[in-house]
Parts: sequence; C-alpha cells; structure tokens
Amino acid sequence: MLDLKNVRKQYANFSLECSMQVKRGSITGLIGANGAGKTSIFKASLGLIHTDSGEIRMMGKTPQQLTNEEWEKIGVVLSDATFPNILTAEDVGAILKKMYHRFDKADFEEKCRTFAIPMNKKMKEMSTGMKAKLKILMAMSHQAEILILDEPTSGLDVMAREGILDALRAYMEQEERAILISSHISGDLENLCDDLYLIDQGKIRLHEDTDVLLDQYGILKVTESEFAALDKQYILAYCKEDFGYRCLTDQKQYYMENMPQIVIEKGTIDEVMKTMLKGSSRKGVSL
Ligand SMILES: Nc1ncnc2c1ncn2[C@@H]1O[C@H](COP(=O)(O)OP(=O)(O)OP(=O)(O)O)[C@@H](O)[C@H]1O
Repeated sequence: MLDLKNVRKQYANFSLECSMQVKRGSITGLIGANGAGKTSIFKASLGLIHTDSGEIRMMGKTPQQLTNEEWEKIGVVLSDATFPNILTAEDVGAILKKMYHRFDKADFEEKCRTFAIPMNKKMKEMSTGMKAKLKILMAMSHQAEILILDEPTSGLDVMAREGILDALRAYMEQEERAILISSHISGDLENLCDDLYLIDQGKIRLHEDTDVLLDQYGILKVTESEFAALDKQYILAYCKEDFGYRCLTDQKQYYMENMPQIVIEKGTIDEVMKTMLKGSSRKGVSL
C-alpha cells in the first residue's frame, strides 16, 4: 500500500535514511523521540517534501502520479495542517462534502456527537482535544483506503484516546485498508499496531511484528560479572546501568532456558526503545 525504499532527505543538521512498508490489512506504527524524523517520513510519503533519493510508492504510484480520485483514498492527519480556525465542524463537513465524493455526512455528524465535538463552535474556540478528535474524524470521513496519521492522539485524554483507538480498529474491519500511525505514547501503538518501526536520528533501528516484540523480546538485567560471562549471540543492544548492564534480546526463551538465574523482563515497547536508544548513546555501546 505504501512503500519507501532507501528514501534519503538531507537537512542542514539532520539526515533521514529510511525504508519501510505499510501493508494492506495492517496497522503499522512508527515510534521515535521528538525530532527522530517521523513527520519527515509522513511528508515524504505524501510528496509534501522533496527527497534527495530513493523510491516512494503510494498504492503503486509516486505521490506525483496520483490522480485526484486516488488522493481521495488517502486520509491524513498532520500536526501542522488543518482548516482555518474560524470554521466550525459543520463548515468543515460542508467543505469535505464538496472535496470528497465518498464523504459520509451522516456518519461524520454521528461521530462528532459520539466524540463530543460541538458542531457550531469555531475551531479557535475548541479545546486542543476537540481539535485533535475533529482532525481524525476528517481523515476517516471519506472512506479512505489508507490513513496516514502523524501523532493523532497527541493532546487527548485517556478516555478520548481509547475512543479514537476503538474507532481506528473499527475502520480496519473493512478489508484492504491500512493505517500508518505515529505516536510517542507507546501504549497506544502496542495495543493497536500489527507491526512497529522504531526510528532514531533519521534511521530505522528496528522493525518487528508487535506480537513477536511482546512475546520474544526481553530485557536482561545482569551484573558486571554476569555480563562478562553472558552468551551475547542473541543480544541486540546493551547499555550500562548502575546495577550492571541492561541487554535487549529478541530470543528471551533462549536465555530463560540456558541462564535461568538471570533476571529477564518483558520487552515492552518502552523498554525496547530505551535500551536501543541508550545502547547507541555515550553511556552504552551498540553491539
Ligand atoms: N524544513 C526543515 N529544514 C531543516 N530541518 C528540518 C526541516 N524539517 C524538519 N527538519 C529537521 O528534521 C528533523 C526531524 O524532524 P521531524 O519533524 O521529522 O521529527 P519528528 O520525529 O516528527 O519530531 P516530533 O516528534 O518532535 O514532531 C529535526 O531535526 C528537524 O529540525
């Protein structure tokens, strides 16, 4: 559905180098710290920024080759793009109806009610959460085949976030759809996505099925002497801690069977990220 191959973009102090895939029928998550390059990937995928090299294919075409009809099949949330803030949700609905053949007004209004978005309040008078929800509903309002959602849950409280995640799951009930979503709230992605990409300083550091990540990845917490004796063949990254070393493995079972004395914690996304990112920093060393 969306394919990025060796895409490169050089800014003065930042270099993006990325390959990734979003498949039909799946939700792909992109996770990374502030400034890691998430928005740049979203903008490149939509042809909104020029890239220096590499291939980008959205539904088999470059962004420039997409027809208006094909653009209608893409629903987008970008943090710095929205309608003028003097418009109300009702005005937005009227505009979307003109823009998209497949805009479903009744469904849009129903969802606005469900998510407590007032129809007649100007966007500039709405809360941050209301505006965030409205942007997601806009992206979902025209039966798009792929949703490109850059930090859509940012600014939402727990209940609103859960509601939106449920709406995204319901959106995926129709086959052949796909979602690319970024978030810095790893719990959101852990519970929603089929596969995850971890990006750091413009590079994809890890790509894994979420189930595999949660089942097979683990964090080994070892003392200095345990670390010295550790069989490191399945250690992906490690970093120094006060107690010794924190090591990331994608073969938790191997260490549980062969070194039962070692403390092994579940590989939550936060733990995996922390170890991968620290492992490349001054404090630790990547293998
Ligand atoms: N137009 C630009 N000119 C120069 N540098 C840019 C430009 N746009 C982005 N950058 C740089 O590219 C890097 C990645 O930015 P990007 O917005 O893609 O990160 P991000 O992961 O989305 O961050 P955040 O989570 O804070 O939104 C940053 O260092 C940013 O300063």
